[in-house]
Amino acid sequence: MSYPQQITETFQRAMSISGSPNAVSTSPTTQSYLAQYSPTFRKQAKALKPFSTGDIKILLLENVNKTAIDIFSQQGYQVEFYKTSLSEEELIEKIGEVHAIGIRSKTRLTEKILKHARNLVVIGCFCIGTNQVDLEYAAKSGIAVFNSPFSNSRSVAELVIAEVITLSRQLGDRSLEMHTGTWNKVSAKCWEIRGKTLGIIGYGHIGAQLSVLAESMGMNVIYYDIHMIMALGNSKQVETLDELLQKADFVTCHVPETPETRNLLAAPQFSAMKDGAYVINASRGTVVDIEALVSAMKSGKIAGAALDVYPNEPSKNGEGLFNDSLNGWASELCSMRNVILTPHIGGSTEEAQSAIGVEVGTFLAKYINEGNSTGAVNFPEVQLRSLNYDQENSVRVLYIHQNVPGVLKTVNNILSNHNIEKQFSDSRGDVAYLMADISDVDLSDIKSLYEQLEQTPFKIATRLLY
Ligand SMILES: NC(=O)C1=CN([C@@H]2O[C@H](COP(=O)(O)OP(=O)(O)OC[C@H]3O[C@@H](n4cnc5c(N)ncnc54)[C@H](O)[C@@H]3O)[C@@H](O)[C@H]2O)C=CC1
Ligand SMILES: O=C(O)C(=O)COP(=O)(O)O
Repeated sequence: MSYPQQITETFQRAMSISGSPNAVSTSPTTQSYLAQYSPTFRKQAKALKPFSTGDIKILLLENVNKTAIDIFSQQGYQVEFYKTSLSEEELIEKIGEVHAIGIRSKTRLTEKILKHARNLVVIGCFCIGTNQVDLEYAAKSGIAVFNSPFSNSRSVAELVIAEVITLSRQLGDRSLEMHTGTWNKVSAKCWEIRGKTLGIIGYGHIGAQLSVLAESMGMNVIYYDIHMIMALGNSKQVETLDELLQKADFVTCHVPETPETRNLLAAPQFSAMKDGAYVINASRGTVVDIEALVSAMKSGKIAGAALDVYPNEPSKNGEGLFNDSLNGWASELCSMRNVILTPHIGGSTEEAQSAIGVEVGTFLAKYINEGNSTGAVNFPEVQLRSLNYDQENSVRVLYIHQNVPGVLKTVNNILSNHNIEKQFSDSRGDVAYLMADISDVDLSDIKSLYEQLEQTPFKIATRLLY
């Protein structure tokens, strides 16, 4: 059974109790009420106003796939959708209102922006990278972050394979020449890729997938990673980046954006490479020093390059990246031969985007509706089987707190007037998350239960689902 069905079923079950089983696709209300730590929700909790899924507001940016919108609409959430990213000012204005936000690689959710997120419960990165979000600040503010760890890996790997051949055969230049009416039949410095060495920096989901594809076309594969990773096929891990640079005909980057990967390939690394090597970057724009790359290509050291990512990417289609005031290297890079430039499309396939929409959409809905944080990238992963809605007077307690001694004693003391049916708690760094299903809770006790939990000194956020 796929996740979305499970979620829908949970809601159908909840709704059949409230007597409106067909309301799923129109305006579902659920038996669950949700008391939140945000001012708006806190007000609702104090008034014990029934919570409806229709109250959940979700802001989706950067053309997140329709599969996600369908999941959220099925839940009855209010979805505000934008094809583009938003400016910092616009984000600050909008983020205060919403309970969930969905972004891709462009939107930066910094501490400055997240400080205004008074209702935000969860962030969905509908992509692999999470470098655009201040993960630590989010966790300390009780905001869980989810991503899609591998739904677009294959798409990136296939793009890189295409680029290896395109660079090796100078296909970009030949095609451009033909478009401008020039027949230029050459074989000089055009090579087969069979028997050549592909050097992969970062042998994670994408690097490993790429390794298999490249070997199947007769390439030798070597890789460098900060961790020891099992070699697939006949590929070999090398001990140093330098060793990889000295041996590879093609060098391709598949590392995350971190302080250590900033300018991982810069002037010294280009000089260490073989004469006539090729460079590919479909990871993050900060990983390759483009100015140094331009110099290495001008000198003939590097025979070609394919770039999919850049330090300052435009927020919407139609905007120019290649503007010298924004990027000093822009016009020189554009005028170079055997350079393939793509607008961050590594993960942009129908297959990847629709799978990401389902995957991250489901993570978000499960977290909002059930508190299930399995798969979160910044948060303790906690899950309990579904709350038993058939059991009267059951409440699910979601309590995010500082990871300090004495919390369980205090919290269980508060819960001890009721029957604790099940409980699970975990921590990650400074943040811990406790989930408990309790029964024998009178509706009239809920407000006091919520307030007692809220008043504990280590509380970050409290939600009650019932
Ligand atoms: N162009 C595009 O559209 C896309 C770009 N990406 C980028 O690709 C990156 C890699 O993606 P995955 O393979 O899924 O990530 P992953 O997390 O599965 O693998 C990354 C690998 O890099 C290694 N690594 C980290 N720091 C390193 C360093 N300093 N030197 C050498 N190795 C290092 C890690 O140990 C890991 O094995 C993502 O973080 C994202 O930024 C991902 C998807 C699409
Ligand atoms: O998945 C990633 O990390 C990517 O870089 C793809 O980003 P995008 O969804 O195309 O903005």
